[in-house]
Amino acid sequence: MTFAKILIVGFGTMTGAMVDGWLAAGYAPSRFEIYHPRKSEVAHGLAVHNDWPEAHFDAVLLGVKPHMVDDVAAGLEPLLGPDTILLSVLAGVELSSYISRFPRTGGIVRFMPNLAAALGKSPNALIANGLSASAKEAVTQLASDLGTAEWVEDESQFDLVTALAGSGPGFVYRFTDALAAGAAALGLPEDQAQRLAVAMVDGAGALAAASEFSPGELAQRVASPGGMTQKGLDILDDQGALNQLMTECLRAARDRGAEMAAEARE
Ligand SMILES: NC(=O)C1=CN([C@@H]2O[C@H](COP(=O)(O)OP(=O)(O)OC[C@H]3O[C@@H](n4cnc5c(N)ncnc54)[C@H](OP(=O)(O)O)[C@@H]3O)[C@@H](O)[C@H]2O)C=CC1
Ligand SMILES: O=C(O)[C@@H]1CCC=N1
Repeated sequence: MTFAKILIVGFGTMTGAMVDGWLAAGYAPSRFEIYHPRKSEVAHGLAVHNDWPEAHFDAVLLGVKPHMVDDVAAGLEPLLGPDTILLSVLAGVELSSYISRFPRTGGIVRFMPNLAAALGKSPNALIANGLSASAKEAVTQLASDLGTAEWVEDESQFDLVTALAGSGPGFVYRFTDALAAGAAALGLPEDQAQRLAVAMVDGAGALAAASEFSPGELAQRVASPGGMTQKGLDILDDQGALNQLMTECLRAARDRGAEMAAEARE
């Protein structure tokens, strides 16, 4: 099966990046329609409904903020019959929260991308309830067209996966910004520091993705014994400072997911 018609409820930063990615992958814009109670025009000239449509959609892509799920649930339920799949990018909100609100739907997928979906470079974490084998294949294709499809077996790990792969770009951007700020503090012009930091992260990420070596091994390959890099790594590694910081960063993000899940439970 393919999802020939997808209604997007919550066409914002994240689902906008997904549509950018799908259109770049060759999907026809006519596959996507938007529900928004107030907007009359959206990006790419996609069709917009200000009232809940009555037509059939193969899938509904939900992309509102997690605390807004009940703002749209009543209007959405009639659309989610047995021939329609719900795809949700909402952080935290669990499958059971959708099952209770949309009991008739043909399947529910938590689909966790990141903003690099716009470039076809998002890792996409997936977990589902009630999907047929052919629908699962179609969802895998949708995800693969935005980067990679990563099915997660255990929903208790989904918030951690979200923290790593969904929030992750935010952490990388903060790290990149801190590198540039550090170089500026040490005397480099700010704009030059930022250009160099961004280009460096771009190349380092591409190399890590293409390399046979793990990131840990690559760090060692950069660091000549007794050279400059090792001196810098010694600061990051002192008493496991960076590892500890990253663990706490992911723990805090993951635990916020659990709080949002609790807020969405009925
Ligand atoms: N940003 C990211 O990197 C990621 C976000 N997510 C998830 O994506 C979801 C959206 O986040 P994000 O895209 O950043 O937020 P945005 O605020 O950009 O997107 C939410 C969209 O929903 C629209 N909206 C609000 N109310 C309604 C309504 N009643 N009916 C239809 N549409 C409505 C908003 O329109 P308006 O502006 O007019 O209010 C807005 O366009 C969240 O649940 C988040 O957890 C997941 C992974 C990564
Ligand atoms: O910050 C958030 O809650 C969402 C989840 C992943 C990225 N943004």
